[in-house]
Amino acid sequence: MSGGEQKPERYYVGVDVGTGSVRAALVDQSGVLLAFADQPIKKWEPQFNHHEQSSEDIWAACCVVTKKVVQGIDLNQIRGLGFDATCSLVVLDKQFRPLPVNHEEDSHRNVIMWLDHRAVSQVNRINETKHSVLQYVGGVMSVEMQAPKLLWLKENLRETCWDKAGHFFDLPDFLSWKATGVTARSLCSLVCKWTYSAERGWDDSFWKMIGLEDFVADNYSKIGNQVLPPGASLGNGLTPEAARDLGLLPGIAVAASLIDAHAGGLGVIGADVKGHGLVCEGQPVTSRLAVICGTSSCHMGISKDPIFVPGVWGPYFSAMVPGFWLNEGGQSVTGKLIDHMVEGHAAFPELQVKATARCQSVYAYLNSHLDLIKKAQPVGFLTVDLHVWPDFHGNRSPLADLTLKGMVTGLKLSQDLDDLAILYLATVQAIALGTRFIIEAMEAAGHSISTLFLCGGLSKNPLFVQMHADITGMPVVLSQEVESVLVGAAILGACASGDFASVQVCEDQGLKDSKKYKDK
Ligand SMILES: Nc1ncnc2c1ncn2[C@@H]1O[C@H](COP(=O)(O)OP(=O)(O)O)[C@@H](O)[C@H]1O
Ligand SMILES: O=C(CO)[C@H](O)[C@H](O)COP(=O)(O)O
Repeated sequence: MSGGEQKPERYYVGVDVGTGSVRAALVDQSGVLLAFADQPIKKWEPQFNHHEQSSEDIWAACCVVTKKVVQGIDLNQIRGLGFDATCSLVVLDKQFRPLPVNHEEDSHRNVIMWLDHRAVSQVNRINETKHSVLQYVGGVMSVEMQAPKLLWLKENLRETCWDKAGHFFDLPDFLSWKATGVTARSLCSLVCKWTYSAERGWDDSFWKMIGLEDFVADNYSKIGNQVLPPGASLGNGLTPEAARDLGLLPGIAVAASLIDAHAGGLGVIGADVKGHGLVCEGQPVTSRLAVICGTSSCHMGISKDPIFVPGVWGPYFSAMVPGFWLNEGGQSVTGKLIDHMVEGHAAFPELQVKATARCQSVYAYLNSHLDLIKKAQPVGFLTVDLHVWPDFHGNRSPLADLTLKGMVTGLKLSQDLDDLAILYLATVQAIALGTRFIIEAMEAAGHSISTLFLCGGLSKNPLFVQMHADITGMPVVLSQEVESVLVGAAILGACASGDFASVQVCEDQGLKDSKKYKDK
C-alpha cells in the first residue's frame, strides 16, 4: 500500500487469528502499522490429539482487539477490514448456531483446530482412494485438512452434529461471514484445505468416493458454492450488528480472507530488497521462500507453472499470490515444540525466576545463557552430542507422515539450566534442519530458492533466525515491521476498499515504501 496520490488519512484494519491469540492492527495506506493489540483465545484438549476452540470466543477476542486499535481514530477514515486465521474447521447449524464437535456435546466447543489429529483412520482411507485431487496436496492428504475431519464428524457425531449441521467454514471464512453475513468462501481456504480447484471447481467424484456424497447432493451449499479471490469485497460490507461488535462503522469494506500463513506470505514475499546486497535482488520473486513461523512453520514458495513436490502441499493456483502457483511446506509444531521442551524441563522453574529477575523473556535469557556457556566456540557446536528429531506431532513435510514421533538422543543424568539451554538449542537446530529438508525437496522438484523471508512469533527470536541462516546457508530477511501477518490482513482490507486495484498492487507499492530488511 503506498501513499502515491491517495490522501494520507485512509486506514485499514487487519485481524490475525493465530493458534494461541488474536491480534489486530491499524495500518495506514503506506503500510505502516499504527496500533497493535492482542488477546489470548481459549483452547481445549479433551483427549489426546483432539484440539478444540470456540468460534464465539474467537469472535469476542476479535472485537476486543479491533476496538483497541481504532481508539482515538475518526471511524470515517477506516476504509477496509481484512481477516486471516488458522485453517481450523468451524461447525454451525442451519440457523448459524455453534454445534458441538465433541462427544461431551459441548456446543461452545464447535471448532476442530487445524492441529487436531483425530481423523487418522479417515485420512488413511481417503489416501487409499488415490484420487487425482491428492496430486494437488503433495500426493498425500494430511489429517490436518478438512475432508478427513468432516468424515470423522459424519462417522462419529452423526446425530448431535452431522445431521444438524448447516455450515462448515474454514475459520477465516467464518470470520468474514460473521462480519458481513456473506457465506462466500475464500479461494485460498477452499483450494488449500478442501480440495477445491481454482480451475475446475469441486470434484464430485472425490466426495462420492470418500463417503461424503451429501455435499454433492446439495450442490456444496454447506461447504461453499460461491468462491471469491482473497481481497474481494464481500456483499455490502460490515453489517450493523458486526459494526457494533467491532466498534466500527457499518458498510466498511470487508475482504474475502486468507489463511494466516498465506497472509504472512503475502505480507513479506514481494518485499523490495534493493540496496541490501541480497542475492535475490534482481532475481524473480519465485527465488524467495516465505517462512511463517508461529505455533507451526509454513514454507511458502511460488512458481509460474505448477510444480509437484512429493510431501509438500500444493501446487495451489492463485491461493496466495494471484496468478502464481503455491507450494506450502510445513512443520506442524515448531513454536509449540520449543515451548514444550523448555516448559517441560526440570530446570524451567529456575529459568523463570532468573529471567523474571532480569525482566527478560525465558527465550532472551536462554539465548544469553548460551552465549555465556559457549565460550570461544560457535554456539551451534554446543550440541555436538545432543540431537532432537522434531516430529513430536508428526511430519507434515516432506515425509507427509503425521504418525511420526519425536526423539532426543544424547541425554545425561543432569538436568540443570545448562542442560535446558542446550536442549533448547538442539530443538531450534532440529527445526531449522527440517526447513532445510523441505527446501531440498522443493528444489529437487524444480524450485530454485535463494533467500528466506521469515515472519511470525518465532522470527522475533534471534537464535531461531540465526540457526535458519546457518543451517540453510541462505540469507534470512526480516521485515522492519515485525507483524507482517497483520500487514497481509490489512492488505486484504485495502484491496476490498477499492483504494487499490489488487493485492499485488497493495503489496508492490506499500512494501517498497515502508520496509527495510536485514540480512543475517
Ligand atoms: N519474542 C519472542 N521470542 C521468542 N519466541 C517468541 C517470541 N514471541 C513469540 N515467540 C514464540 O512464537 C510462538 C507463537 O508465535 P505466534 O506467531 O504468536 O503464534 P500463533 O500465530 O500460532 O498464535 C510461540 O511458540 C512463542 O514462544
Ligand atoms: O496449516 C497452516 C497454514 O496452512 C498453519 O499451520 C495453521 O493455520 C496454523 O498456523 P499458526 O502456526 O500461525 O497458528
